[in-house]
Amino acid sequence: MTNNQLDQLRHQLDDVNIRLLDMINQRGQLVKQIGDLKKGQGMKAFDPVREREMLDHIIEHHKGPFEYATIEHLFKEIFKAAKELQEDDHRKTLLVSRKKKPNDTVVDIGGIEVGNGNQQFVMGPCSVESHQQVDAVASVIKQKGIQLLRGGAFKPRTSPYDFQGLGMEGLKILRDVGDRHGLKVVSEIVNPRDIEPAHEYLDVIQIGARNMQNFELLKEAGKSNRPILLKRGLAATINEFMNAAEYIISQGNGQIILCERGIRTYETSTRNTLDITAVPVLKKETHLPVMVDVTHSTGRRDLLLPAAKAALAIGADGIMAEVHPDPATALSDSQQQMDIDTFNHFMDELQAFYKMDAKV
Ligand SMILES: O=C(O)C(=O)C[C@]1(C(=O)O)C=C[C@@H](O)C=C1
Repeated sequence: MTNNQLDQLRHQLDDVNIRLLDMINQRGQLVKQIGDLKKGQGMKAFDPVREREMLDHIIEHHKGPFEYATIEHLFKEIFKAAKELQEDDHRKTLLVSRKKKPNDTVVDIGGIEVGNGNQQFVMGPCSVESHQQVDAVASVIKQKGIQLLRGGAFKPRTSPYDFQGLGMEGLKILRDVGDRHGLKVVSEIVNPRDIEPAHEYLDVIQIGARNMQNFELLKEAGKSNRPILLKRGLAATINEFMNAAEYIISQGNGQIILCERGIRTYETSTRNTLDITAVPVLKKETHLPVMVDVTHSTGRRDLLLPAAKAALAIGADGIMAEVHPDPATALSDSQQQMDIDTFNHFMDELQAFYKMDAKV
């Protein structure tokens, strides 16, 4: 074969490549239209029966020189790309997605920013038990430069016989103590009708793991002008988590902090399994700040520090952990809360580890 012949054949191949490219993109356009129609009808992108029918149809027309298995493999790749195109289009439409808003959302809690590159800490007792108890914790966290105080007043407990929290009275205590120490306060609301009254007491409304798919609560939170701290559900996928946040943002409230708090797996050595890579995945897929709750994910005091270090190292915007003046007598989660000494050690280690300049 002369060089001239080679050039000619390569030239023909270039033409075929461009025609193939056109055809693949034409196919892509059709697939997008089909995807929109299917989405409108609530149908899934993946349709294995349709794929089988297409492969059968293709084999009828196949003349070689490729082996049929090769052709089948190539078409399966094309179908896979088509599904990704359909799903990608769907993800693009989510308001929480980074595709929709490429720059980071910084959540503003009365002048305290979450997601601006400085790590924030949300610390406090599992449950608000008394004014004195919350006050004892608030003064030590304040000394460490922490600005956000947490405490549960409405407690969704596994057993109905366990302490259910002080309700609105608990929120009042939290507000009062927060004001005394100049701390912003975060607490969970479990009932949609409590969101509005909670505005009087809370700087951040938390939606807990068990309520991540309580859609009426999410919609109500979306109408609030308070930032929302949304925890990942016990067995929620990242996609479900993102869609829960979408319920909030779609009602107009984009001030959302996502919180990874461990998921349920077969592993029993920790209370839940901390899905540490959820942090970079969520930060890649969404524009929202991401925190890690080291208390509920590990359920073990001895693991709080390494889990927090891992969270900061992997890019979390903040850490949530529980502190109680006397964990042994705590009305909830006594096994996992830090006492004051442990908390002081925890913060010293973390600040040294990350050389953070926590603001006082
Ligand atoms: O025909 C459909 O329902 C499509 O969504 C198109 C298509 C394709 O690429 O041909 C894409 C994904 C499905 O798994 C099956 C087929």
